[in-house]
Amino acid sequence: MNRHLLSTAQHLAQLNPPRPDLLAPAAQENSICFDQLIDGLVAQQWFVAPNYLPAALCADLYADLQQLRQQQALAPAGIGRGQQHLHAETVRGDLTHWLDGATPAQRTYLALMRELKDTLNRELFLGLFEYECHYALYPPGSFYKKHVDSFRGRSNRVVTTVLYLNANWQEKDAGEMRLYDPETQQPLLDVPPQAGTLVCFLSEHLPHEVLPTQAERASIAGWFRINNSLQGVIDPPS
Ligand SMILES: O=C(O)CCC(=O)C(=O)O
Ligand SMILES: [Fe+2]
Repeated sequence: MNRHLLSTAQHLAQLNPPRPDLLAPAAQENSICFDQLIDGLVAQQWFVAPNYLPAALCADLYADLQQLRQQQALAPAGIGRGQQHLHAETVRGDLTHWLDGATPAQRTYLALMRELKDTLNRELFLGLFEYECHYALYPPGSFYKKHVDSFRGRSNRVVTTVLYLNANWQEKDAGEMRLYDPETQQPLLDVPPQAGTLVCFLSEHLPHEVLPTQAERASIAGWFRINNSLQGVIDPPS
């Protein structure tokens, strides 16, 4: 990704400034500046920022997730897709639910991620096509072993996001996300899953894991994807 290539896009963006009046009202209220995030991705392939999303939105999303749990709408996560889709408690122990915009909190979050997708495409020419994301609830004792977020032989997931929803996370609760250096495979940093913290990285490049959590741990994991069906491969549903 070469920022020198960006000047034309930036120039065009100045000629055609975004129309805030055309954005969903929720996105306007919660609008955030993605400059640091873009710089982080360009410089080091990852970005981590505490308090990146408003506490009120995180609280609404957390309440939404708890409602889904009460409705028994969370299911054990699998790994892989299609025929290779496996339930794998030895690899990961979270319960998930894909966001579909069913509630105002979900719509607000999805609108923000749409803004981020447009920004990534405008600034970095990533050609991102869509965003998919799920709530994830890790019960005490669960984890997600070290992995990268792309399926074997497929690279449709380009940028990963993780937003944490746990107000007042304590050090004793553990459950950090550990990012690894893709070259040396040494740990880079541990991110506590405190509400409002956003993590963003290049999906294929950065190995990461969820260390065993001592407390229930809530998050939204998401992926900006390119459209594989444009490359002659039919993209199966999740
Ligand atoms: O919740 C996290 O910190 C990371 C989750 C993750 O790696 C994934 O769902 O692929
Ligand atoms: Fe992951």
